[in-house]
Amino acid sequence: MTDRVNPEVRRVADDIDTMEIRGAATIADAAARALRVQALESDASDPATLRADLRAAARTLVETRPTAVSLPNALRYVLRGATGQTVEEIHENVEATATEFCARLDRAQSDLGQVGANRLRDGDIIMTHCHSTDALACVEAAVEQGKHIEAIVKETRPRNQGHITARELHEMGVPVTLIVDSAARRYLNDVDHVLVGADAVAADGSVINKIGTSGLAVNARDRGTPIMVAAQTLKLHPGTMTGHTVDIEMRDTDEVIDEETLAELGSPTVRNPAFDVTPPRYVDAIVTERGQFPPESIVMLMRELFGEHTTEPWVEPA
Ligand SMILES: O=P(O)(O)OC[C@H]1O[C@H](OP(=O)(O)O)[C@H](O)[C@@H]1O
Repeated sequence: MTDRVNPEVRRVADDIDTMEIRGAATIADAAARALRVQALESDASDPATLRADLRAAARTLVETRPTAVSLPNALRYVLRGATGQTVEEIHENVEATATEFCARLDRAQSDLGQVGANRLRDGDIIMTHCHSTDALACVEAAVEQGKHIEAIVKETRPRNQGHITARELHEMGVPVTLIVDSAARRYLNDVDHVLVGADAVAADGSVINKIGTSGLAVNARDRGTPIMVAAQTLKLHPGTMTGHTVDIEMRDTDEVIDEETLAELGSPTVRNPAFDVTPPRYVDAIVTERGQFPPESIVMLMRELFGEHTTEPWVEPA
C-alpha cells in the first residue's frame, strides 16, 4: 500500500518528536497547519479517501509525543471541520478550520496574557521553569502595561529550555537571573510568583508540566510563594473527565548523559521523564483566556467546553 501521508506531515511529526518544534501551543499550531497541507495537497479523488488520509495524517502527528493534550485537541478541532460532500468542499473547509484554529490560538494566548498580567504588580519578581509561551504572554502584557518585572529563570535540565525563556525575557526588557535547577529553593524567598505553563490540565485541577514543576511547587508552597499556571483552554485534557490518566512521556537517555560517560559510570539505568504532575493543592491559580480559576473548579470550564465525552476523530468510525 502506498504511503498517503504527505511528506510535510511526516517532517512536522519528526520535528515534534525531536523537539525542533516544542511547547504545547507551538506543537498545536504546527499540527493544525500540517493537516491543512495534507488536505490541500491531497490527490484523493473521493471524500472517503480524503477523510481517511486526514485521519492517517492525524495519527502520524498524535503518535509523536503523548503528554501535551494540545496536540490531540488541535487535531480534533481541525478534523471536525473536514465536512463536505465533495473533495473540493472538504479542502475548503479544512483550510478554513485550520486557519481559524491558528487565529483562535493566537487570540487565546493574548487574552490569557491580559488576565495573567493582572496578577503581576509593578516591581514583582517571578521564577520560571522551562519555556512556556502562555506564561511569557502574561509577562509581556504586564510589561506593556508599564510594570517593571524581574525574573529568576531555572535552566531546566536536561534540555535547558530556560535558556529560551532567558533570551525572550531579555528581549522584553526584563532583567534575568539564570540559576541551576537545584538553586530554586534558595531563591524562592526573593520571588513574588512562580509562573509556569502546562502541557495538560486534568479534570481534578492537577497540572502536568515540565519535570521539576511539582518539586518547585511544593517548595514554593512551603515558602508561601504563590504558584500561577498559565494554560489556555487548549491544555485542558477532556479524557480526564471520564477517568483517563495522562501519559507521562519518557525521553531518550542521551538527553541526560552521553554514551561514553554512561559507560564510565558502569552503565547505570537512566530515567528521563519529560513531565510530572503537580497536585491541585499546590497551585494557586490557573490562568486561561476565559479568566483565572482555582484548580479545583477547572472541571466546570472543561464540561462547558467539551461536554462530558470526546471522541478521537482519527479513529475510523465502526
Ligand atoms: O504551550 P506553551 O505555554 O508554549 O508551553 C507549555 C509547556 O510545553 C513545554 O514542554 P516541552 O518543552 O515541549 O517538553 C513546557 O513543559 C511548557 O511549560
